[in-house]
Amino acid sequence: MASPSKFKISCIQLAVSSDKSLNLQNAKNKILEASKNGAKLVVLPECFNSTYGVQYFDRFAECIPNGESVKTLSAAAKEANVYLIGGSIPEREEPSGKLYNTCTVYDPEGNLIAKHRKVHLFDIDIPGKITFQESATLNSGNSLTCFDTEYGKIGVGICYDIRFPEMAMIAARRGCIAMVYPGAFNLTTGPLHWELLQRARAVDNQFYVATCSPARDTSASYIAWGYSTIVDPNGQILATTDHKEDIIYADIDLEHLKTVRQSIPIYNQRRFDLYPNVAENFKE
Ligand SMILES: O=C(O)CCC(=O)C(=O)O
Repeated sequence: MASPSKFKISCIQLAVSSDKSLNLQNAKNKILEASKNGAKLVVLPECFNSTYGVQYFDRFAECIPNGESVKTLSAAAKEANVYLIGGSIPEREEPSGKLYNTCTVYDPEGNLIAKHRKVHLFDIDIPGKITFQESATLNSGNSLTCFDTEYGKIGVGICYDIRFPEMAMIAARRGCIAMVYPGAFNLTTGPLHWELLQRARAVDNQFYVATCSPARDTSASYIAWGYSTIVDPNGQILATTDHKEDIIYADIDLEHLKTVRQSIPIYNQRRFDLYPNVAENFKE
């Protein structure tokens, strides 16, 4: 059977609390709701199962695949019959005990088909606004991630990873039709860069970009921006929301992607002879 040329993606902007069981149950209900509304690929937010913050990662961390979050997500993907990009959870690696910010991905049979450990840790210091140092407790992943579906390849990054265009570009050159980022920007960098980065990655690579944030909780120590968004290969916003709990939907249309790439053919016009290896070019 020919691959379908269009399918629905959905991002669940989940209200996340400090009660893990409640978060998992809420996520499962919303995954089933998105599926009933036609979604074939469902995305959860960064740190969807627990409170986000360096002081919380250890307390909430689980092993993969032997933790309760993986069990719940696998069952939810199967029951909903969807591909599921399971946001991220704090992961404890055994026996090293090292912690990671990790996204797990499931196929519609509930098989765990990919795992992305956040590659670029969120270490920033904007004086008077926000200081955050994920590397105080987390380790960074060492590989780039994409997975196959019958619709096409999908790339995955987590939040701060979106600031690194090289990662998205490699995904595009590997044939990805979309890059998906569970993420939780904040009240400083959200209004500054959240939408801009998504549209930039989409236009750079002429593919779809989707982001999925937790809903905003003003009583949390880290307040998420919200505004989960889906962008098309022209950089146009197909779906977005505000800061409250919500589910957004859009079609990923492979004919549209082809048309955009044919109309402005930068994909085939790159001068790799001039920039074969960007890092090498910095060496004098
Ligand atoms: O890049 C930013 O401004 C925010 C990143 C972030 O919140 C994260 O990586 O968790």
